[in-house]
Amino acid sequence: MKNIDSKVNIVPLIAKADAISKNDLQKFKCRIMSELVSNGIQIYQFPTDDETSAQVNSSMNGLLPFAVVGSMDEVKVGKRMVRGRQYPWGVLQVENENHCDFVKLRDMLLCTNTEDLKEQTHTQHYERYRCCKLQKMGFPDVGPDNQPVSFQEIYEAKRQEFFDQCQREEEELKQKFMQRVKEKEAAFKEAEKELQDKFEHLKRIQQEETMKLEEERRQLEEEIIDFYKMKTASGSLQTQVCTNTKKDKDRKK
Ligand SMILES: Nc1nc2c(ncn2[C@@H]2O[C@H](COP(=O)(O)OP(=O)(O)OP(=O)(O)O)[C@@H](O)[C@H]2O)c(=O)[nH]1
Repeated sequence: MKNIDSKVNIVPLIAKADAISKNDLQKFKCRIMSELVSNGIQIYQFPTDDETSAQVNSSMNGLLPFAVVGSMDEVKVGKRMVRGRQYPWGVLQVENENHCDFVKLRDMLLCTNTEDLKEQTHTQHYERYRCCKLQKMGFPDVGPDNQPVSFQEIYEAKRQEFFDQCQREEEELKQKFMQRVKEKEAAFKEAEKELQDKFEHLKRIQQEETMKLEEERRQLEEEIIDFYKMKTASGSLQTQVCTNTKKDKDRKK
């Protein structure tokens, strides 16, 4: 109840009022009202500021909470069919004001105070909800000096603030983006330089290897030429030796 008393009009009721004796009912009503007061629960009070309904409403306020009896059945009383509850000891008539407060409740809600209930809902509950919502959104009804403030002015100020914030965030994002681009560019340049150095290094090694191989080839070619020279010399020496040997043999003969 505490959670809803600022949102709706609360009209307290005692249901199944036929299950309690008249004396106990009065005590029960008093206990409920004192508990509502001690718990700080705001219930709907029938208005007493309108002359036409002041008297009836103030007496109805004294009857709260209304004790009602409900029934889905129609029971015969005399020649009439009435809504009520049939007991072995008699009939409880829902719409009999001596039996329960149902008629009073119905009249209070649907006839006498319908407009006031609507007005209370609008001026108290809806207004509280509206103020609360607007305050949460940053639109107070009054300024720090307790003077009413223009909704339009606050709206414009908020709009401008929001626009400025968007601009700031956009600028921050741009800066961040530029920074990231610069960082990436530097990283790419660094990687490119590393690759270039590696390439140069490999190229140097390859040139050195080529030069080494060239040297070895040149040496081999020289060796081959020397070899052929030696071979030719040894061939002519051998021929010389053979000729001399034959001459010696011929002389001996
Ligand atoms: N003695 C007595 N019994 C009642 C009264 N009103 C309802 N009952 C009985 O209580 C039971 C529940 O009644 P419902 O009308 O279904 O009550 P409800 O509050 O709609 O209950 P839910 O549908 O469970 O929310 C039924 O057996 C009714 O006959 C009453 O005023 N006096």
